[in-house]
Amino acid sequence: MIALGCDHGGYELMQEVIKHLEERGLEYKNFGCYSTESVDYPVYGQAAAKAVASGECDKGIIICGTGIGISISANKIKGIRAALCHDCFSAQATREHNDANMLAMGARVIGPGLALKIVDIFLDTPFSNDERHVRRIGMIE
Ligand SMILES: O=C[C@H](O)[C@H](O)[C@H](O)COP(=O)(O)O
Repeated sequence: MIALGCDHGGYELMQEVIKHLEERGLEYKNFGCYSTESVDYPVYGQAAAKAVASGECDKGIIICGTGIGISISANKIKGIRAALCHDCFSAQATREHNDANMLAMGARVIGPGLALKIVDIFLDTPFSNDERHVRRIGMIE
């Protein structure tokens, strides 16, 4: 189950992400927002983050205008490792090295073609389980 959260800046890209997840047959829980009306990103980023931290959802995808505010907000929740990724290399590396459990993107930064590619890499790349990475994640916790 994938937790979704966005603000008004991320709403339209999130609709593309939702369509893509449905095409892939992946389950999601949408924590809003639900339109392009102006809202506050911490509300939606943290609602999705709490669902991941509690184990209700396995991973999360969060989107705002830049991806920055919503990733900062999510990372305030204990147990969350939200990675802001706007390129494929970072999406792969953050799964392999950081075991990132949330992907943040900025809809005012990248377009849907690249964003959906990043989503796929993030969802499909396993954590490496290398000792050094496990140790460092433990230090974050
Ligand atoms: O980091 C914050 C996000 O990029 C927000 O989506 C952005 O600040 C919203 O800006 P505005 O309220 O001007 O649409």
